[in-house]
Amino acid sequence: MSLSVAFRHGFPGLDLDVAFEAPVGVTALFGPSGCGKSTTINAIAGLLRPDSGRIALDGRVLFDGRTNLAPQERRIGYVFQDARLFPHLTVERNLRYPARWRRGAGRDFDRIVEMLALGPLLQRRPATLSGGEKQRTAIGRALLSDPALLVMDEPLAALDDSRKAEIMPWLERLRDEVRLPILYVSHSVPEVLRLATTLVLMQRGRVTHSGPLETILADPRLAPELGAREAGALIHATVEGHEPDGMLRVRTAAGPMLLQEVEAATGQELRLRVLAHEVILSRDPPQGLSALNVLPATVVQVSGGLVQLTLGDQRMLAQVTPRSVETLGLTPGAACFAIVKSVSVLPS
Ligand SMILES: Nc1ncnc2c1ncn2[C@@H]1O[C@H](COP(=O)(O)OP(=O)(O)OP(=O)(O)O)[C@@H](O)[C@H]1O
Repeated sequence: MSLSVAFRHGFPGLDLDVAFEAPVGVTALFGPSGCGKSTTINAIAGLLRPDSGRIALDGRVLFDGRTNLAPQERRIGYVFQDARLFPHLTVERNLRYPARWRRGAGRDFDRIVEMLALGPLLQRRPATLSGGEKQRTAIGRALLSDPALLVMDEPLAALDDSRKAEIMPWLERLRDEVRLPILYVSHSVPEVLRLATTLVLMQRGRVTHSGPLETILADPRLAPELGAREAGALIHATVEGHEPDGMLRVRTAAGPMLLQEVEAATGQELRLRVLAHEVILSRDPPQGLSALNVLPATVVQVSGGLVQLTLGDQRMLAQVTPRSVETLGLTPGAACFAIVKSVSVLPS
């Protein structure tokens, strides 16, 4: 199952030339205001007819110049910033609404109600729901339209921080349990880091890069697009056990690591963030350091003050001054040690 997008469209002042693949999982469309995210969503939805190109969902052509399916024929479920529920209908009737006009819709009612914990809300009307509950209902209604693709256009933008925190676990559950491509438009780096499996970076009407989140995060050339403070690796870890002093011992592709003040059970999977400005490099094995995690690494490339390293199968970034690059001889292929000052664990 995947969405395949390639189209061109000219607006006065901006030529769009957009191409990417969105596999099963959350594909985040990320880029500055005016780069073409909404236009891309509209072209996929059938609200804008591109000048040329091909858009296909699971090999089914939605648009290719000859074919141009109407929006309601595309099997796309939407969740917008504002939940857009029918105010006069209960949550249950909102959820059952797609089944009125689409065959096959509504058949997973019980499963989806359970997945999003909507049971206690079924007889309530939208005006009595919190922002997070409205969005959960909107997600449920989108899933009950029997979609082949889910499009979420800034679904958290209208919520305050505590409501965002409340709905995040549901979005993660959606990502992990629903075998659909989910296109997710967001301006928020933390949201993208927590949810996305694939990242599509856009600038001025073009896709500059797209691919798995981990690969893009560890690419020093792309750091400016995400914001320099956010540059750094995402590392998958498995908890191996607890040290006598309470530290957590984890296994990663970069080697074993120790984590402080993290509560997790043996065998649990964790996602770790190691920011580039939390990594120091040394050419010799460091001694007498307070840092817990010292990992042997090899330099892959240096770009814009960031050194990309490879540690086994894991890529990592270190922020280093040009002077240090020079004095340490951090050229591609150089062996070194990455001293990780701190690691944060992404919630899951
Ligand atoms: N119907 C239109 N006619 C002319 N120009 C348009 C039209 N729709 C969009 N544009 C222009 O195309 C560009 C891309 O707009 P778009 O709304 O897709 O960007 P965006 O990335 O979604 O921005 P934002 O993050 O602010 O929502 C903008 O410069 C916009 O003014």
